Amino acid sequence: MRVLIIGRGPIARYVAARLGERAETSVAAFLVRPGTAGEAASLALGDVAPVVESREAVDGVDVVADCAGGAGLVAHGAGCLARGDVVVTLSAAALADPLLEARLREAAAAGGGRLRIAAGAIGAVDALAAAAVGGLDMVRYTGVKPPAGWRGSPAESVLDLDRLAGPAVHFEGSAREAARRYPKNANVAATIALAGVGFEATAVRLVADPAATANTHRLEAEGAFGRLDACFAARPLPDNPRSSALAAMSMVRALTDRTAAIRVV
Ligand SMILES: NC(=O)C1=CN([C@@H]2O[C@H](COP(=O)(O)OP(=O)(O)OC[C@H]3O[C@@H](n4cnc5c(N)ncnc54)[C@H](OP(=O)(O)O)[C@@H]3O)[C@@H](O)[C@H]2O)C=CC1
Ligand SMILES: O=C([O-])CC(=O)C(=O)O
Repeated sequence: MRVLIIGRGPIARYVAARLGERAETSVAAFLVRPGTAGEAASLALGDVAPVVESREAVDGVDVVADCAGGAGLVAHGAGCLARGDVVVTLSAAALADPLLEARLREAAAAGGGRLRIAAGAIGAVDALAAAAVGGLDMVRYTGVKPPAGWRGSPAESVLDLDRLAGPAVHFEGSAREAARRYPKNANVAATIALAGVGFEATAVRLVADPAATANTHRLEAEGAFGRLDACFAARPLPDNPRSSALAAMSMVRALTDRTAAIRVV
């Protein structure tokens, strides 16, 4: 299976390394932003895969792995879907934009491509999606990070992050509003929304906690199936404290699952 990887950041590098360890998978190329190919190529020391600036530059791609954040999906998602590619993405938050979602749906309908959202930094979304079949009454996501994890976000205008005495909520609202206001921290909330009851009905609470030692993602749901309460204490990727290692691992799993004879869905 030849994988075209969009991006050349920490998650892309992790995914490429794991794919390179398996005989049945390889990286077809890294797709980077126009004008950054030279720099990206120098970062790719030791890689056997070329660095390209357009999808058209690579033949024989079995699946596209979008590891570039929302900008990568905006730039390449519709084009790949329109030519029939299967695209696996971690950029769920980008789908909170109804215009982008419509563009991706139209491209998939026209070209036969398919967009698949990897579970990312959270799990139990398979159970949530199954529970949605029977009907869900409540879905709530609570994201807790140490104060440093919220720097550069709207939390800074709500809280004094340097002087917190205890856990403090700085956002409560829908997953759509969370994605709009916290685009760099809303992929998990958006993934839950897409698996369960959608962007408007998914309740999101974001918390800064000076005692927190990890980023914690909690998913709660109630419905005809019963009750779900799952909590993930995420360890970051060594070369990007903002991204959970599980997100990169889940991309590898989503890709390698495609060729498995037997797999858990
Ligand atoms: N679903 C989930 O649970 C999670 C999702 N994520 C998502 O994964 C993304 C990647 O994370 P990570 O690797 O750690 O870090 P970065 O966000 O730092 O890496 C992004 C990479 O994508 C590249 N890039 C940006 N825009 C484009 C574009 N238009 N075309 C091609 N490449 C592009 C950047 O290159 P350059 O800037 O040099 O051009 C960089 O190499 C995050 O942005 C986030 O959206 C992360 C964690 C959890
Ligand atoms: O990796 C994480 O901790 C989660 C994350 O960035 C996001 O939800 O966008």
